Amino acid sequence: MTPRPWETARVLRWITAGESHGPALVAVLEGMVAGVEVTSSDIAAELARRRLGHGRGARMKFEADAVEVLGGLRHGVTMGGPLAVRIANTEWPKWETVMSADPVDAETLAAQARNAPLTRPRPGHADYAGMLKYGFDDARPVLERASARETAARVALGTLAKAFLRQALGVTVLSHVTALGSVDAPDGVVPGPDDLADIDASPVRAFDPSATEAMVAEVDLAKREGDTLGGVVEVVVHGLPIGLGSFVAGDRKLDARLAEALMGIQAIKGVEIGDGFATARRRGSQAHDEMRPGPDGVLRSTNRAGGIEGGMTNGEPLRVRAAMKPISTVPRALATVDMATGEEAVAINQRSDVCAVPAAGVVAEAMVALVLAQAALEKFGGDSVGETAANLNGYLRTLHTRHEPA
Ligand SMILES: Cc1cc2nc3c(=O)[nH]c(=O)nc-3n(C[C@H](O)[C@H](O)[C@H](O)COP(=O)(O)O)c2cc1C
Ligand SMILES: C=C(O[C@@H]1CC(C(=O)O)=C[C@@H](OP(=O)(O)O)[C@H]1O)C(=O)O
Repeated sequence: MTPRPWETARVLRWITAGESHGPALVAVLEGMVAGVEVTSSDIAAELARRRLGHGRGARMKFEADAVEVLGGLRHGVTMGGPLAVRIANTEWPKWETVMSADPVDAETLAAQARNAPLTRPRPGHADYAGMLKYGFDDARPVLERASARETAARVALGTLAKAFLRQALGVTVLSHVTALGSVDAPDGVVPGPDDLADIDASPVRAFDPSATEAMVAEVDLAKREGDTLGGVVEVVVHGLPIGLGSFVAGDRKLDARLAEALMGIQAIKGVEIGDGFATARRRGSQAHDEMRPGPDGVLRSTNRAGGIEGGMTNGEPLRVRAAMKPISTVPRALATVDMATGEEAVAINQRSDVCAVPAAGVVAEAMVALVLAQAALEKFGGDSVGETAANLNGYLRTLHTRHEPA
């Protein structure tokens, strides 16, 4: 995350580079402790989860995410240095000319239809504003980087963050689809830490089998009608200690940081913490999570707040939702303006996803895991998994004494 001028750099930082049809994506994670056990196969498994989902386009079927760890890992254990990952685009051979880093002569360019400038911006995509802002006559350089292909790089780094959270803090991160198009999953059903395999087994990554059926039908109908769909994903995190994030400044609030990270995912247009917008319609007596004493601390019978109060984790499971708009490359192409002629036209309309909500859930898990790993390292520090875990345990002991009888 880019630090503001008045901030010190975050202890955990990440960056990605690469285009949708370039040779590869690369990603760097800096600030991860030593001793996190993770392998290239673990990263590949998370990348495979991102490709799941009924309604994804043709590219998902024939492209494989070829992952290579370039630094930071030895014998399956992080060493404390920057982690660098390369994910090759297996599409590259077809795009070598279009996306060549070096100049290509006009004759070679003219020989391939793929090189023709894209001048009909898609309403809803980055094409139009990107062409104007960066001074391009062709939307190609805009859509190449705007494309959610980039989310593969984030998911690769999220694998590291999740492994750290699990191994140092005993925290699990999962997601499920709570709405797809007009179909809502049953309200108030929150998956437990062991439910991820069942969710991933659903073709739309929904927890409820009847919701799965209705969502699959919704995708099939949209596809038949040449249309696209959005939806809502919920990330649920179990096992978080009380006190990640802070109330002392807006940009240290964990809810603010999660919202920024989730809004940064392509096509995410809304973020809710806990019951979010529904809470706004309730009375105070029905909106909060009342507290009572328990043997090991305070107990709550509800979790409407989604595990965050005052910008800090409060010991309840974290629940954060992200709303994804429908894919903007609509097969039944939308009206636009041809930027080359100024005339009415129909928008670029190549192969595309009908719906990528299930995949967006996996990306959202990665972003939430990165933010939580960052917040955990700020609170507990350490240079190794063991040191972070020991610092956490010391803190938990001090919390425990607060509940001992005086
Ligand atoms: C996993 C995933 C897959 C996506 N696939 C497509 C796609 O196939 N076609 C498309 O037009 N947009 C797709 N998008 C959305 C665009 O990348 C996004 O709408 C675009 O970059 C403009 O950014 P904005 O929607 O955040 O304003 C996808 C997004 C995600 C998260
Ligand atoms: C490649 C991925 O998603 C892509 C995201 C995307 C977009 O506009 O965001 C457009 C499509 O790419 P293409 O134009 O090559 O068909 C998707 O396939 C991926 O997620 O790995």
